Formats: sequence, structure tokens, C-alpha cells
Amino acid sequence: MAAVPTKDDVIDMQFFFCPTDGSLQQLIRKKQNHTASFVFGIGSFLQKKPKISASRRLFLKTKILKKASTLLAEEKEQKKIDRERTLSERVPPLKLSGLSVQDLQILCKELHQKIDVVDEERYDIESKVAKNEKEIADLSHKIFELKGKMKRPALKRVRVSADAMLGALLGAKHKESIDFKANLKTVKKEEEKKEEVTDWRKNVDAMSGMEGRKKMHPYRFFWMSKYKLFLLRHGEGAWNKENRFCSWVDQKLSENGVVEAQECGRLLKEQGYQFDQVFTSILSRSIQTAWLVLEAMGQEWVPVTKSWRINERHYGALISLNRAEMALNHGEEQVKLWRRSYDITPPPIDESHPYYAEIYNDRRYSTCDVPKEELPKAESLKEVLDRLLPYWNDVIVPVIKSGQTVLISAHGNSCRALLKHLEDISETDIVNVTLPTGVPVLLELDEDLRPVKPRQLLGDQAKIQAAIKKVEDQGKVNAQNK
Ligand SMILES: O=C(O)[C@@H](COP(=O)(O)O)OP(=O)(O)O
Repeated sequence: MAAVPTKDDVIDMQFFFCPTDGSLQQLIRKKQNHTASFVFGIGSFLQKKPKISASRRLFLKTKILKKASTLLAEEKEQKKIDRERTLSERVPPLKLSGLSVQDLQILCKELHQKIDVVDEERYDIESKVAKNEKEIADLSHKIFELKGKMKRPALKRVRVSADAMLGALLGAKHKESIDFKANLKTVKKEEEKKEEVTDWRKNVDAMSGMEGRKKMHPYRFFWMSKYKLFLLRHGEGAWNKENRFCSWVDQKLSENGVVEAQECGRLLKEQGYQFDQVFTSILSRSIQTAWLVLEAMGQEWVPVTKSWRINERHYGALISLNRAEMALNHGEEQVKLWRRSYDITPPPIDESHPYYAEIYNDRRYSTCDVPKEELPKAESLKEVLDRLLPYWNDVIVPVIKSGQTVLISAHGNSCRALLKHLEDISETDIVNVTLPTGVPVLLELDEDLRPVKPRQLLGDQAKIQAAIKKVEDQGKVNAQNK
């Protein structure tokens, strides 16, 4: 402990509470060395003057306490002022008056971007702290182990040769001398394997679980999302209800489908989401769903862009057939392969099919970016992805990257194809991904449009699970609505 300063040494004396033990302390700064501080307990300070009476001591203590409490209050007040000053410097008050809705939206976006940046910094700092804490814990553990090794029981040193020791162990018969060194193995000191620090974003192979998504680095889930993308399978269509393959036949929403779409819009509104652009297929059920969602959200003005490339998978000759009947005739396994496999294409549609003319004579298919003759006659999920990807890359991605929030109102399989691409789902695992009607799927993506979190199906989770099961069961012999 530092020497007790004399009266001449002292330039400043303060009393304060010690936060660690709650005792009253005295802080004295030395004259010669302004950087040095000495702290003495009040007890010991007072003990140095034994002549002091009890009442005087009490009086002093009370005075010191009063002074300390005033100082504390002042310090608290000062901290408050400092905090407010720093906040007003770093976070200037928002000037909202006179701003148009568009300006407000831009401001909101800017603020969100700032929050994202701060969160990323916070995340970085937190992970650094966690890493350092782990290192400290490891080092403490090593120290503990070393200390343990130091406390070996004191052994008596005995000078005995190896031969003498063998003799003692094996008895007097032992005569040979043994070269112990010859039997010693050379053990290389194992180099401590250093954990490789890589950019987790590049670690696609390490992505994990979640319905077949490849393993994802756990930290990735804590990364802040840069973009939000919403995928939506339209509300129930008339043929969904009848359990018929609808595909490119332009069925409208069922009554229930209308309600599903409206409820979806209400939910998104409740949760405060706003869209800047909506993309749909050129099939009425996805367009109708987009309208109903926007209407329920009060965002009817949001631009809607349509493309055949977002259309449902072309189910070829299966179009209009009942799934349960198909399961009865061809087996549930076969129906599952047709419905959910990645690269199995169902038999193609031809002119003899009852819906061929209705599909291919429809004017909408002469507006596509490929000649009518080149439009598919049946598609596997892979083929859906092949025709969807150019549109995604060339049209939708730039919109998302410009900072706009996008809703894609599409179909079961066009959404599955996109999910496979975005979440890097394997060909075998995509079989297990099923989307219910009218349930928005929220994807949070990083700057390269890779998911940073598991996809979220928004809404009542029990209902969603039941709806998924219902869709899966459509391909079973005993499905409802045969
Ligand atoms: O074509 C259809 O009937 C369904 C998908 O059928 P499954 O792949 O579920 O058999 O597409 P959607 O209702 O999403 O437009």
C-alpha cells in the first residue's frame, strides 16, 4: 500500500461511498504527483486520531455522509446531462413536420439502414467480447490446471539406477541391463489447432437444418438482415378445393381463398409491413390474391408487375386430374414424385387434352417473352427454376437491391423453386417443402440475398402446420375432395 501522505502532500480531498463494499472512503490526491491517488477507509483515517470523541466521530460521519450524498446526486445529474448531450449530438431530433409520405418513407428506410449498421457493429463487438471471454476462461482453466500440477505431494528423491530398479522389481534373478531410451517413442508436440476465422457468409456448406436447408453457420442467424422478401402462395383456388391439378388453368380463388388473401393482408398490415413492388404470375389466382392483400393493407397503389415466369409449374397431362384418384390409380409414391420431386417432369400435355386449347389459345400467352411454341408443355421443379431464374435475376433482384420491399404473389411450386434457390435446399430435401395457401413467407436476406434467418411462415403456427399437412395429404388415396 502507498505511504500515507502528509498534510503538505495533499492537494485535494474528497469523500465518497465505495461502491464495492458500501463503506465511506476518502480520496486524497498527492501534491507532487497529480496522477497518483490514495484511498483510505474512513475508519483507519479516524483511528489515527484516538482522542476524538464518539459524538464528534458521529458528527463527522454524518457530515461526510451528507456531503457524499450531495456529490452522488450531483454526479448523477451530471451523467444525465452528459447522456442527453451525447444523444442530442449523435441522434439529432427528427424533423417530421412538413414531410410528404414519400419523404417519410425514405426517412424510415434511412433510419432502418442506420439501425442495421449499428446492429451489425453491436453484433461484431458482442462476438469479439464473447471470443475474448472464451479466451480468458481457457487461460484461467490452464492456470488452474498448472496450479493443480504444482501441488504435487512432496516425493522423496531416491537415486536408483534403472538396473537396480529392475532388480528390485524382478528379484535377484534379473541380470540383464535394459536400454530404456531405445524403447522411448518420439512424440511430437501436437500443435494447437487454431480455429480458422473465416467469413461465415462464405460458409454455405456449414448451413444447418430447417426442412432440408443446407447447414448454415449458426452465427448467420444473428446477422442483421438487409432486405425483407415476402413469398406468398395465393389463397385457395377453386381447383385446390376440388383437389385437382390446376397449374396453368386459370381458376379463380374459392370463397375461402378470398378470405385467406384478405386475412393475409390484415396480418401483414398489423405487423407493420409495407410493400414497394408486387410481382405476380399471369394466372388470376395469384393476381387476385395480390389485389386482396394490398386492399386489406390499404396499399392498392403499389405497382404490380406480372410475368408468366412466375406461373405455377406446368403439370402437363396431369392438369385437371384429381390427385387422390391419381394416387389410387398410380400409387401415392408416384403422385408424390410428380408433385414434389426436383427433376421429374410429368407427361406433357398435347392437343387432345381437354384444357390444351384453353391454355394455349389464351391471349396472355402471346404476350410472353418467348414465342408461344416455346412455352412449356410440362415442367419439373428444376425446369420451373430454369425459367424463373432469369426473371428473378434480371428484374426482381435489382428491385430488391434498390432497397424496395417486394411481395411475390405466386404459386406453391414457383415459390418452392425460388426457396430452393435462395436457401440452397438440396434436391432431395426440397421434396419435403410444402407451402399452404394464403400464408406469407418472410425471408430476411443479406446484401447478397442469402437468408440470414430461417424462413418465417407468418400467422398462427398450429393452423399453418395443419394446412401444410392438408396439402401433403392431397396426394393420398383417402384425401378429402376426391
Ligand atoms: O397446380 C396446382 O394445382 C397447385 C400445386 O399443386 P401441388 O404441387 O400442391 O400438387 O398449384 P397452386 O395451387 O399453388 O397454383
